[in-house]
Amino acid sequence: MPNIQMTQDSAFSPFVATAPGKVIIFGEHSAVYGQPAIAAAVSTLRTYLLVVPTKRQDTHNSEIVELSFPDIKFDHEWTKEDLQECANYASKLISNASQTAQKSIENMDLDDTLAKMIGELLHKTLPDCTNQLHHAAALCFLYLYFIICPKLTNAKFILKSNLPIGAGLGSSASISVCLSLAFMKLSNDARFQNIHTLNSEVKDLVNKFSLIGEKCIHGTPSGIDNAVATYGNAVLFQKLLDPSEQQRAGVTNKMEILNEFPEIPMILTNTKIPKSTKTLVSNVNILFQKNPLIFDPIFQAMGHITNKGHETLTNIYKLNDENGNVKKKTKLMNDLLELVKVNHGLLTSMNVSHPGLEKIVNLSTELQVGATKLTGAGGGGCALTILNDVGNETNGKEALENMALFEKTLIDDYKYDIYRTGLGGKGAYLLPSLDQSIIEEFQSADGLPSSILNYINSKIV
Ligand SMILES: Nc1ncnc2c1ncn2[C@@H]1O[C@H](COP(=O)(O)OP(=O)(O)OP(=O)(O)O)[C@@H](O)[C@H]1O
Ligand SMILES: C[C@@](O)(CCO)CC(=O)[O-]
Ligand SMILES: [Mg+2]
Repeated sequence: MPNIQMTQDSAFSPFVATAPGKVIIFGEHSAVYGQPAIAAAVSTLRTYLLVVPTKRQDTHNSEIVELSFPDIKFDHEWTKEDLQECANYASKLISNASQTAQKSIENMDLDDTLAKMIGELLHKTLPDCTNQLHHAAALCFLYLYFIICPKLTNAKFILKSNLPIGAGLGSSASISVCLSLAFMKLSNDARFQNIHTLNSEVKDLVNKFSLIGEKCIHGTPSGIDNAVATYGNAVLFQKLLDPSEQQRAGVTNKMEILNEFPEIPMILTNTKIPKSTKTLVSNVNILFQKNPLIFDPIFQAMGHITNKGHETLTNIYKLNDENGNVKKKTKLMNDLLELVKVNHGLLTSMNVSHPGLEKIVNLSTELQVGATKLTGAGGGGCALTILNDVGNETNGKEALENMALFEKTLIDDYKYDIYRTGLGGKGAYLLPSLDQSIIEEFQSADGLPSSILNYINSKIV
């Protein structure tokens, strides 16, 4: 580790970039194969990235870039010399991209040579790094750094999240969005000058860069997680696989913000069983390559579930809006629960469930509290239980008791964590100025104390 001294004055003011996690309601995995999927932001579970000028150099007078990712116990700093070779290559890549039909780097696919060079840089500067969490996070950080502002030094990036990591709630997408936003703010590129307004043009750029970050972590993401972390709310999303269709539409995916999205009673349960989205997505691909005639119809069926789910959710919203009749609402909720069950069954057929997730599915069926499906990549992580319409005429005291028993069993017997949270809300956000006391507390506190969360969240408008 270099011996660090203090030197010149800061070049920018500290700021925070933040982005939410997400819940996939219908269509994980099939989304990768071009089927429509529905997801919503969980704006209470977010990642926060504080960026401060470091004013430091190492003993050889080299400027540095520092990363502090305490959630995964990972700190590192690179000198300008460490980064030089990749930075030179990336600068050429950026300039070449501007001369292609795609016009700029965020429209290009992951560059294998740059990814390989970063792999070598990590091998050289972190020779003992066998931790997959560290490796994926460092690759995402450095790749976005090189393609957005490869000349930047003297900056420290402190990232903290109240999202469970690797649990299906889109932690990787939320960090990719925060990093993209931060590097765009620090870049001199004229295209990012309006970054504070976070208008739709800026968000489109953040969405594209964060998809590249997701590729560093996942391999072949559909783009749904980073889209929700960027735009917030609830979205109907479809990756366009056919290049000619992409060209016709002028985009690589179709996305509709769902303004008619109802509040649905639900519980998120984190089994805390670790999993890796990259591995699960690649295992599904192995099944698909082996038996496309079996798995393609399964993906298509999931696409139909999404469309039917969209229609049902919209009808529930309309009924709520009209203070509509209870019988109709109960029928629509039952339709929704049926779709949740089928979706989970199809995901199980792709071998992405886990006995720990099946326990939640079985318990919710046994106690008749609602329907459960895994959410995100599965293999552990989180389940989403959409609850029966408690409070309507068919649900009395027994239903409430069963609900209480459901939660108690999950927490006390299975030792799972549960989240009762609303869906939708604010996507990516940038706080350009912060009180000095918050900057200091953010850096020194363990985790994210409520004083910091209250301060930052009160400024997200
Ligand atoms: N708070 C964090 N600090 C550092 N790295 C993080 C953090 N959150 C996520 N990551 C990175 O993201 C990776 C987890 O991404 P992964 O896609 O496997 O899970 P997820 O995004 O939580 O779930 P899903 O993709 O199913 O929604 C970790 O290995 C780590 O590299
Ligand atoms: C499993 C997956 O469908 C969702 C992960 O949250 C992968 C993706 O769409 O990128
Ligand atoms: Mg992820």
